[in-house]
Amino acid sequence: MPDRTFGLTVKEIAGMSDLSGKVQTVLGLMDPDQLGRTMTHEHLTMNFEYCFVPPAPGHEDNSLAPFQLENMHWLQQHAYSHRENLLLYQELEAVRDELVCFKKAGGGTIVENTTTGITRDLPVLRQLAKDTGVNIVAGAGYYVDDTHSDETRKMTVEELTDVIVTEVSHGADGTDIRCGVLGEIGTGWPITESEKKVLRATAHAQSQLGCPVIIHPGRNPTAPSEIVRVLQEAGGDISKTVMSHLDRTIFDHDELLEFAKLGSYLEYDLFGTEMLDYPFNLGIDMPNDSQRVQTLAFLIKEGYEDRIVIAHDIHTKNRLTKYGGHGYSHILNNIVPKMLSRGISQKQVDKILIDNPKQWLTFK
Ligand SMILES: CCC(=O)NCCS(=O)(=O)O
Repeated sequence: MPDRTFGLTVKEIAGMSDLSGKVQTVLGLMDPDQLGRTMTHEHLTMNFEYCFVPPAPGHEDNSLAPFQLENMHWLQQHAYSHRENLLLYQELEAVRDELVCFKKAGGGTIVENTTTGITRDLPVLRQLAKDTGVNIVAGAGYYVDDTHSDETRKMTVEELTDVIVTEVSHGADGTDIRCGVLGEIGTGWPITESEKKVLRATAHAQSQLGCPVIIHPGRNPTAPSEIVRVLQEAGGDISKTVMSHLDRTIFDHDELLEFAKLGSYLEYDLFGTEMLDYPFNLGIDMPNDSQRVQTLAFLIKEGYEDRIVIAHDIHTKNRLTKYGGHGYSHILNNIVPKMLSRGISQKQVDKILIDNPKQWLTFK
């Protein structure tokens, strides 16, 4: 056996089995039974400026307007056409207050999906976890191609694997703070060569570490299954992989069931999002929360209650309660009662919010 694999010693790789049966938060390893209700896809600090969409003619004034009541509905409908709205990292006090409310509402854990490319800030995540008592699991790896640096694009799959494994086993971004999940790993549609390399590296890292993976698919109904194919060919464990953003990706129920058969977790993570025109694909009608709950009920009826996870994927300022948004507690305060009123049992709700995230986040 060689002394080093992808830059790591055999001992280091062997040492990774210390993670087995545990969940890795920004404050260290945890017993999975301590996680509680878990939002599997959120952002607490990030920069989404690269996604700025120039305002439509006639909307220029709204695009520059301050965060005042008069402009909040416009911001909800056009969240990506207001530069300052994309700078979530500026709202740490508001996010801290919201996490305290999340805990009071019965929340336990947040998976923070910010990866390289959209300004991950691990020291801030660690401080937020200390200040609020909410468990925070940080994400390793890379976001979509548009955010890859020239250096990232030039890296081999082995070099990318090495970086990702190090982010979990030793710490990321020059810190000793360790990530506990790979993702959100970003892909567009079609998937680019650089994104395919990252997917393969993710699969290699996952097979070394036995860790959870979470994927951001491109906005096309065939994207999720194509991603699963690439991951599987590279040795990834689809049963420990979450496919995010299904609410804006697969609409046809037969296509959804075909995808569900592939065995990943099925994530509905845009709860709270309401917009008429989805600017990243104008052909898509973004569902509302009632429709999201209907889809959850459909998947449960079809036997997939063990594979569903949910979240809000907050990534813009207007969605914070400080600005009249729904905040990180919307699912606990409003969506759970709606689920119960639509025939989803408390046991099934607990599976979705507690048991499934726990299974997913626990290292093999
Ligand atoms: C960084 C947050 C993110 O990627 N969210 C997904 C937004 S969308 O693709 O569903 O519009």
